[in-house]
Amino acid sequence: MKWKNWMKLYEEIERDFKFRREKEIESRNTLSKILGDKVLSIGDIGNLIGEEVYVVGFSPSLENEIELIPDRATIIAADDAAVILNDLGIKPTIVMSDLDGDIDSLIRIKSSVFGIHAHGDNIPLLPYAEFFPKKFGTTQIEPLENVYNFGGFTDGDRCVFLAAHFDAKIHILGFDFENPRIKEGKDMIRKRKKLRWAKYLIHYLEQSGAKIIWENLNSK
Ligand SMILES: Nc1ncnc2c1ncn2[C@@H]1O[C@H](COP(=O)(O)OP(=O)(O)OP(=O)(O)O)[C@@H](O)[C@H]1O
Ligand SMILES: Nc1nc2c(c(=O)[nH]1)N=C(CO)CN2
Ligand SMILES: [Mg+2]
Repeated sequence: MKWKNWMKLYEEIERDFKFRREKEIESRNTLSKILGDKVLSIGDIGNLIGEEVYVVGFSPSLENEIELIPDRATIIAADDAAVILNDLGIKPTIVMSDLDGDIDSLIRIKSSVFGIHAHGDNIPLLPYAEFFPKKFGTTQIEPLENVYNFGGFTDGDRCVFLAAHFDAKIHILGFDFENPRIKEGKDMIRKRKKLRWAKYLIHYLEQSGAKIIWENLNSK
């Protein structure tokens, strides 16, 4: 999605969560300085994605759905879903992360490209970006030369927006909008609210013509 179209959706999210635009700008600019010119180009990312991808979210039932991923699939994983895959010997092609997960385990996944997201509430985590050898930046506001905006809000729906930007056919698994899997220190009510947005955004993309295949129909 073009970032100007995304901004209409983002302004609703921003109002809903009372995010402050100044913090978003500070975060995006901080990430941009950390990344410098050590980022993949948008063309490189498109080549990695190709025509068909498997987007993998971090639902509680993820472990039971992994068998749905064929061998040699191109995989875009949402944050700690990548750790679960990697522990099983499955290498994600791209990982979308706001760096709020199991950083030590993520850093060990050397073969993946990391799409590192800057937002108003993860500024102290952004220096970890240095530890990922293959990466690019993302923002939810106006993009910069090295910090892109393909649309999307949570790590999971940002994976889907990324693939849809390149018009790929998108298989979705490891998503469950009703049963949050929450990491230590996170607030359940806020997580549920984020998952409601993730559901809305993915359905919005689907209704706009994105080629989406729900591998676990219960999750839809
Ligand atoms: N049931 C689920 N529980 C948790 N995440 C899910 C679920 N189903 C799908 N997902 C996707 O997996 C992603 C996992 O990423 P992560 O746990 O880092 O969350 P996040 O986007 O950083 O939000 P938060 O600030 O709540 O941690 C989520 O962004 C979400 O889109
Ligand atoms: N400002 C702000 N932006 C976000 C936040 C958050 O907690 N705060 N969480 C997200 C989930 O990946 C995505 N974007
Ligand atoms: Mg995250």
